[in-house]
Amino acid sequence: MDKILELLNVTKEYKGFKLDNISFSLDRGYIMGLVGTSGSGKTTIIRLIMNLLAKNGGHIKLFGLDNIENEQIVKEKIGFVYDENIYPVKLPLSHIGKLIAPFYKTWDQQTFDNYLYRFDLNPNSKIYELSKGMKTKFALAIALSHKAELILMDEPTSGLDPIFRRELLTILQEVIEDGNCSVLFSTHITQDLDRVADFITFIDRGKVILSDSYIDIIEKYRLVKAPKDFFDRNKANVIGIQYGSFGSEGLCLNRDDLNKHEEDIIIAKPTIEDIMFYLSKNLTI
Ligand SMILES: Nc1ncnc2c1ncn2[C@@H]1O[C@H](COP(=O)(O)OP(=O)(O)OP(=O)(O)O)[C@@H](O)[C@H]1O
Repeated sequence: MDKILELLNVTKEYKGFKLDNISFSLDRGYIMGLVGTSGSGKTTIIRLIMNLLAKNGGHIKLFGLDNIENEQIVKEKIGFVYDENIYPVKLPLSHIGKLIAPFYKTWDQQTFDNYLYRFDLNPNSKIYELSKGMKTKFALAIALSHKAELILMDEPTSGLDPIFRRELLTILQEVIEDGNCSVLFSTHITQDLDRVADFITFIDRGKVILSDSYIDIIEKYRLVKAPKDFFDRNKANVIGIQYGSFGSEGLCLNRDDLNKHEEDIIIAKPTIEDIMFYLSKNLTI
């Protein structure tokens, strides 16, 4: 497999917070969602990848190259969508495109114009006239117009309405269609992951809890609704339980013996949100 991104034992320390030995990788042609509770370290990871922060240890490779030694080469191939606007607010969008073009050898003006049209962005509009969703689309149009091989986005869907969100996710799926580009985006919105993520990396309090394919993660667990004594008898398979007035629900490992269950038990595929909830609850205990 052609690795577009590799983090190996990456460490970053702040007073009161440590990003601890982070390792994961992303192959060419896939979408990875970086997910975790607030303050778990997602933005810090993205900033380390972009060398906007100095790490305390470990290695980061982009397209097989060290991200610091080859900073200029690798950044040419990255479309970075910031979590806030970085463009001059009073210039028309077409003008901003012209200012950015010389920074990229691979800039394609036709592609940029096409994306503005496709995203319903008027080339004469100014940034201050755009909604949050439109600003995100504009940042994405820039990222996609220099033939980026990795699109890196920090919470691109936060604050967007469901229609815009869905549209953005569809665009991301199209971006990876030809198999040449990958996408890494951080999010709190786990439904977005259910919709588009091929791989998921789940961070909790500075540690990688899971980094695997979406399908393998979903298939590893089952959500079980059952009387309390079921969980008592199946302790070895139970990741976490929640007791409610209507009975108990728990996340269990999807093992063969789980399916040889008694009546009164409902077994279903969990969502990513279910898995995150029970795994992080388990870590707190
Ligand atoms: N410049 C800084 N100095 C000190 N601590 C920092 C700094 N930047 C981030 N932190 C701390 O590092 C931790 C991780 O922050 P980070 O922004 O990476 O989390 P996050 O997962 O992106 O959170 P959110 O989902 O809320 O955006 C937090 O405890 C934060 O307070």
